[in-house]
Amino acid sequence: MSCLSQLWTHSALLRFVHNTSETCNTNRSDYKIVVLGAGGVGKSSVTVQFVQGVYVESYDPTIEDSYRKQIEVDGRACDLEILDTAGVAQFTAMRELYIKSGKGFLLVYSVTDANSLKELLALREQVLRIKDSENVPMVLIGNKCDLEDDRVVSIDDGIAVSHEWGLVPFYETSAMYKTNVDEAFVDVVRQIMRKEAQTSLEKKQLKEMQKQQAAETKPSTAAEVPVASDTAQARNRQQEPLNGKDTKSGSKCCVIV
Ligand SMILES: Nc1nc2c(ncn2[C@@H]2O[C@H](COP(=O)(O)OP(=O)(O)OP(=O)(O)O)[C@@H](O)[C@H]2O)c(=O)[nH]1
Repeated sequence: MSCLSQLWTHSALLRFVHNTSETCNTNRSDYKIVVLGAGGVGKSSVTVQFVQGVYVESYDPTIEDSYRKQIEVDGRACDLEILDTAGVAQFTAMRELYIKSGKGFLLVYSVTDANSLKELLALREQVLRIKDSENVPMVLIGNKCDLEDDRVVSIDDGIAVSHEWGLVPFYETSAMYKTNVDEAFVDVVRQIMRKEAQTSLEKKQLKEMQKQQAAETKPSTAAEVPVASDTAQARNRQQEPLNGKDTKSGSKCCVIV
């Protein structure tokens, strides 16, 4: 890799890794999306088609490029930051870093290249390992679906992988004709939104539970030990959740799926 290439790689990556939502307009939400896949499957073409609405005919192996785009999803303004990554092995040293920073992932293979789908299996494992979660916003993309004569991966093959991955949303796309390109990006943004809403709800519930627990442990201090009749009431109070009568506290323990 030339010095100039390395410099460009690092500047795109550093922008992606270090830009945080705190630096953005607070009315907007920041979404870091990483496009992953083998070399030549069309990651740059899909990304550039989504961001700029143009199709790139020439093939110039990507080192790492980052793009910004503002879109509205379900009435909410979103600042997307998209990292188009290198498919070629020699450029993948920084992968761990950007996977850590990414909130959503597009895993792209080409329907004309069976190996590119196989390569995604290891890539997905790497994403789940680095994110330390099975619940990572992600879509599976089978690109170049316009090349029907060269197709070696069927729609059913793609569907089977989506099932194996726990029903990860699956799109066949054509960067050339902009088929399903916007849909795939919007899907991953929606997944990020849902995950963030779920995380903030869980945080809120945890806070409420901690507040409640603190309030419940408070009477045990010497000055506040309840008198006889109060002790019975306190005992009843403690038993109520076990009997399932305290619906208020029970609701705070609900599990969000
Ligand atoms: N027919 C057709 N060709 C495509 C499509 N998407 C990409 N290509 C072509 O495939 C070649 C590779 O596309 P790129 O977008 O550069 O692939 P990439 O995955 O970014 O490649 P790396 O940068 O090496 O990782 C280019 O010549 C594109 O014009 C598509 O949907 N249909």
